[in-house]
Amino acid sequence: ALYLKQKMNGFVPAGNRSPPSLPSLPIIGSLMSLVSDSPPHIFFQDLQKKYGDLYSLMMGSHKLLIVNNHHHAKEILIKKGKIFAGRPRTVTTDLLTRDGKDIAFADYSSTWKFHRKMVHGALCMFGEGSVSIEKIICREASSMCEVLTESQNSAVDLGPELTRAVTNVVCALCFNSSYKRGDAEFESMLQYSQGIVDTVAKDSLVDIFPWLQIFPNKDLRILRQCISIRDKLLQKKYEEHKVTYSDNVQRDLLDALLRAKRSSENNNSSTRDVGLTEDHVLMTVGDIFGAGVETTTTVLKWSIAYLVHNPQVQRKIQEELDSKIGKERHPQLSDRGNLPYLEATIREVLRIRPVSPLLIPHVALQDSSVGEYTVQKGTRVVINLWSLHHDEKEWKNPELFDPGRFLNEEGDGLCCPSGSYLPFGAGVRVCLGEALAKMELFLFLAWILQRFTLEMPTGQPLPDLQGKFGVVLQPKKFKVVAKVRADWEKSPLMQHC
Ligand code: HEM
Repeated sequence: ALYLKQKMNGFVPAGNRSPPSLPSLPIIGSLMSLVSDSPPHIFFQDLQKKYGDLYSLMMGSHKLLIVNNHHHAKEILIKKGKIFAGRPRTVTTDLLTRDGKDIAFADYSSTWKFHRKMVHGALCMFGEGSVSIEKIICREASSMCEVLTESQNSAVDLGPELTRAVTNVVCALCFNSSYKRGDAEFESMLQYSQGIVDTVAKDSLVDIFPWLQIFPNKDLRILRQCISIRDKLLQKKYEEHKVTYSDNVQRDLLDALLRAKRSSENNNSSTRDVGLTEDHVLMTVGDIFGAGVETTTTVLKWSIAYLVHNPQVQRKIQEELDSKIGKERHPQLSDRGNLPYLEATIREVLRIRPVSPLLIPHVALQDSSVGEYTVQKGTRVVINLWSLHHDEKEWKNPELFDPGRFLNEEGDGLCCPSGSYLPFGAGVRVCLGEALAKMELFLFLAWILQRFTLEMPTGQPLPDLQGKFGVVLQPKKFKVVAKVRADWEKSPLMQHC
């Protein structure tokens, strides 16, 4: 109404107006309009019918801009990436990251830029083109195949085994170490990770109304306990590394961070101003675990859920593996270009069930605009990746699982049929582990499907495909049977793994 009044009076220049907004009350904001049985990404998608694909709402005293189409998303993430590179401070993420001393939840600053650049450099060192990361992933894939062989014909929840494999890859990168099955430290790590996933950044009430912290709160208590266990473990690894650290060798990410910290302490001009503390080192490693394990494991679980729902897709991947790799050798990273159907399947899983359906919220660091609308400094921006990946204008039958949509007409090469696809985000805050995650997804799935066919245990219903919304969108637990494929029992490779 105010806008119309202003416009009639000629106060508002064309293209200078606020986005449509949900009704809001003082203190509670739009909370009354946000009561819904649907998870937030689906609810926000539904609200488009009433408010259009860009609208705002109030969460307590914070203004949120909800973005549901890829043109606006790219304007925010890429074209105006630096303006929208901030992160909101919340009670739970502040607890998790010692007030934003990590990468994912830290606000945009020179320390954050330095951190990100350094960790990016360290990950690249192990990245594509380097043999060591491939060796690490293949070692874990081989160990996983061994476990599947032992348990074949019985129904197993692959979740813990996938988590162990992915955790060990991150452990090797961060600490140059790995865990055996059943290791006590590893078990406690699994427990605290799940506790953090269940409680952090869910836009829970304490994040909307920080003063609620003064009241007893079960989620916050669990989160504090999990963080305390995580911190003891990180501290232990840190102390061990300090003792064995040498300037001449860089064994892992923790060494790279130690070196950067020492360099900033020695007043090196390139690092002097960024103030890298012990907290920064610990929280950065914590971040890589937090962002690197649950996400990749969840995509693997979704892949398996969709493969048992779609045995024809599984068969097609296996035919591709048989014809391009055969049974005489293991899949390698260099096979990636030759296995378009497997790659297309991974892309389709990332589209249909984005693990991070709302990305991580961004914040406008100055007054700006999106499309024809103005956006005030401090506005929190939520990119609804779910809407982008299920947009009927961009995707034919978006709810249909169809890897073929990512293949060219000949079916022998990859394509991206729509720009409405950002599983790792984009721009300044794009996922730091995208290359690593893609290598893991490719190798783990190729190794498993080369040897096994995944099926539902007799009489069991197919896995639920709706998912459980939290800091990542996870499938509910399900069991599968991993059957060794015909001719594979006798294969020398099978004996090897
Ligand atoms: C399939 C697996 C993964 C998916 C789908 C994924 C997706 C994402 C998404 C959507 C974001 C948010 C981007 C934004 O806010 O605009 C993100 C951020 C991030 N990811 Fe990933 N990720 C995956 C694996 C990994 C791995 C393996 C690592 C670590 C090695 C990692 C490290 C990070 C970090 C540090 C950030 C924060 C970046 C920043 O704020 O500057 N991710 N990821």
